[in-house]
Amino acid sequence: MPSTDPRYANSRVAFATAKRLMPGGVNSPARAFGAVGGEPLFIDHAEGAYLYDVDGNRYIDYIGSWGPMILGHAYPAVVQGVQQAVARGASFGAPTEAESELAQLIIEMVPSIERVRLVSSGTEAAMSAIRLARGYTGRDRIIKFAGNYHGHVDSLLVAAGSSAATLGQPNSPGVTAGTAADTLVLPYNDPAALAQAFAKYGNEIAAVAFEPVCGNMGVIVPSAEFLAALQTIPRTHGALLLCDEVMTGFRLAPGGAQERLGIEPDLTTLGKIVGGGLPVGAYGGKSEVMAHVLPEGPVFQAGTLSGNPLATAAGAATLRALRETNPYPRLEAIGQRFAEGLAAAAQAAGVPHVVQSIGSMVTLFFHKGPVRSWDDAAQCDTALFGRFFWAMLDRGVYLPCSQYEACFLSAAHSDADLDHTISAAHEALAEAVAAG
Ligand SMILES: Cc1ncc(COP(=O)(O)O)c(C=O)c1O
Ligand SMILES: N[C@H](C=O)CCC(=O)O
Repeated sequence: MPSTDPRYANSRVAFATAKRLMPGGVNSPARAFGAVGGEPLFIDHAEGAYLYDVDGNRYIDYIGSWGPMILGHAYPAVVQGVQQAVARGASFGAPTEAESELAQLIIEMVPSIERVRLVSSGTEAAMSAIRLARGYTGRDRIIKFAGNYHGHVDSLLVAAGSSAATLGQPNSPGVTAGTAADTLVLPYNDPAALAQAFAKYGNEIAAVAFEPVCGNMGVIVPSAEFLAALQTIPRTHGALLLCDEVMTGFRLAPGGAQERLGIEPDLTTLGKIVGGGLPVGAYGGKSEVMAHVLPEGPVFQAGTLSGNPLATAAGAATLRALRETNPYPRLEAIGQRFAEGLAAAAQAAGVPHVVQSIGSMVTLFFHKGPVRSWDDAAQCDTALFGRFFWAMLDRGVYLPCSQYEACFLSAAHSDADLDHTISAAHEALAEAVAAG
């Protein structure tokens, strides 16, 4: 934000305080606005499709807490579920029926999950699933794809997307060479590279972890050939297919990307929507594989707050509401309208661009052709993105603060919100181009 803009005065003060107390003033780098050249807004509260900052400004929100808020903020059934749960005690460290209720909903909704373990974040889900895959197969190596992000698990924080890519740290200091040595990084959407890796290391690979639709280098939908290779090659060599649905789960369909694209993974990780805005992650899959998790099997994984009553209440209320209200046809329609509106605005501004979207996940890339992999994404005009971001914020539209993220729409976005957003995009792009 401009350092003297009076509209953001309280956010500036709050950020100055936060920077003294926390590294970079934030608890996750994705929200620091570093890639768009400014300081973050501090949020006071949210309702429906809107965020309200500490200066009293209202924004149409296209982040939705980076995915979880598919129903909109402060959805009444979720608020009520959490209020009722906290009144009964915040945490017991003992089993509850609420955990089985959420597990049952997950198993009913996600096609490939026969049994599931609840954890507290997407990162924890990925870390646990990788350990399980290694324990189950007795192998060490894993495959991941450049620009995919699976949380900040050491072995997966290699060529990582999301804020790692945005802030130029795709390989973090602190990840030992030994840990990274067991991670093979391949280009996304490249079936030949997958075949070559298995030809060379086939009997050493425990799992292939992948985003079934990328959101963490912007939205990239995999090609049919790549999906077919993922579903055949690892299995032929006895490796597990680990589908990271932390972002896509319950968003692209009730059963996530795997339902929508016909993927049959061995293991799936979940996060975000499964917790309805509270900290929940989950990993699950075939019964035979899940039976290797302690205390049924030998692979260790635990958590003081795993299956926490408040978090499971928020998650179960969210999944129940998704089943009861079926927002998916509307999310499809508004996602398409949003994508077409952004494309028209970029066309009118005369900038090289491509809009890639699926359902309620959309990215406007400032790149002249299709973006299929990190090599393509890395060529985007990120400076133009930064100017566009601020020009949209000035018009009351809160986009993800990086070219390498997805915009998320929610069931709370109205037609009027979309009208405003699209006309703002026309003005903002003209301004961003003129300022370039
Ligand atoms: C695909 C994917 N996997 C894993 C994660 C990690 O989840 P969390 O941030 O809850 O640890 C994220 C998001 O951060 C994600 O988008
Ligand atoms: N892209 C990330 C998750 O999907 C953004 C959230 C975060 O890391 O804070």
